[in-house]
Amino acid sequence: MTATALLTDLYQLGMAQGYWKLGRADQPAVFHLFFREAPFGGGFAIAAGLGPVLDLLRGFAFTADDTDHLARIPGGDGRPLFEAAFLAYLRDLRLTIDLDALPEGTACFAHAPLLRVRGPLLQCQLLETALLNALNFQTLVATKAARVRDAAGGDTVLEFGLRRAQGTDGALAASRAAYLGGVDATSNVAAGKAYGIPVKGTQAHSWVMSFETEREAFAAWADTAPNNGVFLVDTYDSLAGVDHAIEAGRRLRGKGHRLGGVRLDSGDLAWLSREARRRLDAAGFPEAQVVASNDLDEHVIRDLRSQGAAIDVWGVGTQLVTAHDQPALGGVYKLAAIRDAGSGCWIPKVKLSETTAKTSLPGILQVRRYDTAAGGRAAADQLWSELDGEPRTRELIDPTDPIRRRTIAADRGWKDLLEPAVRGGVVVFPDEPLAAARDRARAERSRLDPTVRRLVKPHRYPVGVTPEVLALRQRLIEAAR
Ligand SMILES: Nc1ncnc2c1ncn2[C@@H]1O[C@H](COP(=O)(O)OP(=O)(O)OP(=O)(O)O)[C@@H](O)[C@H]1O
Ligand SMILES: O=P(O)(O)OC[C@H]1O[C@H](OP(=O)(O)OP(=O)(O)O)[C@H](O)[C@@H]1O
Ligand SMILES: O=C(O)c1cccnc1
Repeated sequence: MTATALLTDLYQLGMAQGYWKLGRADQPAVFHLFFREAPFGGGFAIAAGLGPVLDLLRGFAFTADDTDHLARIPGGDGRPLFEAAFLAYLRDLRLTIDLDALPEGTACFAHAPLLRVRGPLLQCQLLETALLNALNFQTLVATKAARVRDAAGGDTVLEFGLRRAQGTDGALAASRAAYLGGVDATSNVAAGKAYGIPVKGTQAHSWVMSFETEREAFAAWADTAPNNGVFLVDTYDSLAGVDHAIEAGRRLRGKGHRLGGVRLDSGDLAWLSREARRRLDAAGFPEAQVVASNDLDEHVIRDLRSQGAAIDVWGVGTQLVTAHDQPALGGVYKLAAIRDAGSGCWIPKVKLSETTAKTSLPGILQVRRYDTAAGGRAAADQLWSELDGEPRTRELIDPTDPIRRRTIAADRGWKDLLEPAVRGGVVVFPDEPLAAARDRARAERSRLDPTVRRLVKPHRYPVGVTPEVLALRQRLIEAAR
């Protein structure tokens, strides 16, 4: 389904009507979108979702059909929830917000905003749900793919998830994010067309089973698909299958084609891949690849590689596209400042939580990333508020544990990461192909210390606020209590 202005939770429209009735629709506000914990027990995430967000914003409008639909929604007493004059206002509404965002593929960490929306309160509110929907899932799957990519080293990774993805939208969105995060190709042909992702495929058990024997099936494949010579060998007996694939490889070679390889889809992939490799090499097919699939994820891939598996290509489906071990990223969207209509001053806001650590950060935040001494890597992120002006110090304080603080040396380079994406409702972020975001993700991963990229119990990348933001949050917490 293509995104529409109705892609929101009803309560957002309820609040929007309230702001409109109170004359507060255009009151300037700032919201931050961030998560509190990196997914999969990892140390980082790969920001993704800006592309779909910009597509949504470009076409954002309530059609007559949309407002007719809203007019029919009843409130608690059966009468319409929305007033006709409010619906007429929605019909004429054109976005005027400013959006600053991490470009897709940027490495990101807990508490640092991935998006900052600034503009009329009503518009910021209406967009909340769709922004979270896009950023949470895209960032989640891009991060999973980045972990799979890391585990697979320089090997090829194919995404095979379509059949077990969460519906059509989930599958397309997952293929997009998986490619951004680092897989090399997808089996999903529609995603290939929609996003310009390379598509690849081997063959299924049904092909082999539809013939009397595996030998016949492979010979027929060699004859009918000579330029796609990968053979699924585990329908009956994986190693006999490898021998049959070698026979088919000779048939291919005889006709001027080559044996692409074999695919293993069950059994002990470490042992079988080594034995398949030995047989392929001994038969004179050193260039033939060993493809493996079967419920793979980053942990199994890492484990198999550490066992010396001779696998060149990893087919990863279900675990990747469903983000199986963590099906949602808990990204949130919090009001961080609102402009007082009387004084014209910005009033910073916090949402209290049971712990200070979970209390949101006030201000108009920007993310400043400092380099390591050698300059090649990311050292730490400082969250500073534009309400305070440029940061006066390079001190950063962990917002979840203010005892933890550090000061970045004066000679380190830095970059502010939130970039202008929309100004006055108009998209200003340059159009980029998905492959460009994928290249960025690769470069960003290589800028992270390997200890931060570790799959399990990673080193904590330092993210801290300025002393000004910390003090402001403390004052607001005390005032609220
Ligand atoms: N050497 C290995 N080390 C660690 N994990 C492995 C190894 N070999 C295979 N695996 C993984 O172990 C799991 C085995 O799953 P399962 O028991 O369902 O497979 P199978 O019985 O071999 O095949 P199937 O049931 O699909 O016919 C898969 O996730 C697979 O990727
Ligand atoms: O395990 P995943 O990571 O999700 O990878 C995709 C799986 O989908 C296919 O199996 P399926 O049994 O659906 O069909 P097949 O007969 O083609 O193997 C394929 O053989 C993989 O095992
Ligand atoms: O091409 C393949 O091998 C493939 C495609 C989808 C799912 N499993 C395998």
